[in-house]
Amino acid sequence: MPVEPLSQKEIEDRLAELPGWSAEDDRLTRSYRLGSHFAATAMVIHIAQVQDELDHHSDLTLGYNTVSLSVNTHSVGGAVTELDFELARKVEDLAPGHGAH
Ligand SMILES: C[C@H](O)[C@H](O)[C@H]1CNC2=NC(N)=NC(=O)C2=N1
Repeated sequence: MPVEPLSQKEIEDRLAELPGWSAEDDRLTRSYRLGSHFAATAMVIHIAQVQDELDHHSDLTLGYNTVSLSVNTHSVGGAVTELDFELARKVEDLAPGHGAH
């Protein structure tokens, strides 16, 4: 089934399951804080691995002690789809192992 943009209501319903994530300007975003720059770097590598597995890629920013993601789906013209939530869910699941919050 082709991926389609989600409605505002569908986005809000899914965001309720993902504390810390928000939707702004047709993008799903979240920033994480980590214990060190090295820990943040390791999390970026882990996210990159997951993104390649999913073949879905966020704009992924490494800060001093922070990792920030911003994602939408290019193939539908830059809207939020199930693919963005699938990536967000997987990042949420790996975050605790990096001590990210
Ligand atoms: C060919 C490849 O499947 C596409 O270019 C993928 C790769 N990663 C992607 N990432 C995102 N965020 N949106 C896309 O539409 C997308 N498309």
